[in-house]
Amino acid sequence: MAAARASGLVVPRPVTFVTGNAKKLEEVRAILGNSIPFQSLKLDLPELQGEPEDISKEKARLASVEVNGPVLVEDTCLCFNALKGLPGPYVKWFLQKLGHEGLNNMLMAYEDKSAYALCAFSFALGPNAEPITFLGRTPGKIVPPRGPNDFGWDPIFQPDGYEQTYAEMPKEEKNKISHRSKALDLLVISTLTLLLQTLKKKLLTFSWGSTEKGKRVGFPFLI
Ligand SMILES: O=P(O)(O)OP(=O)(O)OP(=O)(O)OC[C@H]1O[C@@H](n2cnc3c(O)ncnc32)[C@H](O)[C@@H]1O
Ligand SMILES: [Mg+2]
Repeated sequence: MAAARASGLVVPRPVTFVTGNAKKLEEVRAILGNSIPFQSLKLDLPELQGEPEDISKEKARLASVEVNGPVLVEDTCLCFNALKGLPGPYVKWFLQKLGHEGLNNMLMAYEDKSAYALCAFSFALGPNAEPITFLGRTPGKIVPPRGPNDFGWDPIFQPDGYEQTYAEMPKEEKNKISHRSKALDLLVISTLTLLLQTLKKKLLTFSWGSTEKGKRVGFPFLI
């Protein structure tokens, strides 16, 4: 990521994506390609309890203190509508203790099996900067496990409009529609916007700098 928030600052150091999850990192690399350069750091940070956005922001604050520089972190939730959004950010622990079958059993008493996958990326410029968050959400339903069991709850989540679970889909297909790719799309758009703003500011300065007898010259169409 090359630009930071409204200040129009250019990030002086590469952004570090802090995660303890190798599969997340693999997907983020596949989705971002070369669009935003970043390095990664394997660190399982303590996570606050609460709403997904707050958990993600707090994670970014902790990560930027650890790294002492610009960081990107991500928190993923699996939210059951019948349970008013739970297990949500706590899905990691539910999955570890109950497995795919247990997660299905939690919905046994309900007709409504609908759910959504939610991803919250937070970017912080440094230890003292307020993190900015980007949310991506994909609706679907909870089903008995189908497909390879190599990433979290992928085998039990079937996105709306698809006959396959996340686990059964080719990776490229999941990465086109996933909660993660939607959040990263917003992050890329926001970064590009900030880059353009920075560029515009520079052109404005150049334009003012090249005034002649009070007349502004330069690139008015870009200002
Ligand atoms: O270090 P961090 O980035 O926090 O990695 P983590 O594995 O602890 O991840 P979370 O705290 O976000 O917990 C989310 C849980 O959901 C799982 N998960 C995350 N993204 C997923 C995806 O796209 N498909 C299936 N499971 C996913 C992940 O393996 C965890 O069990
Ligand atoms: Mg975690």
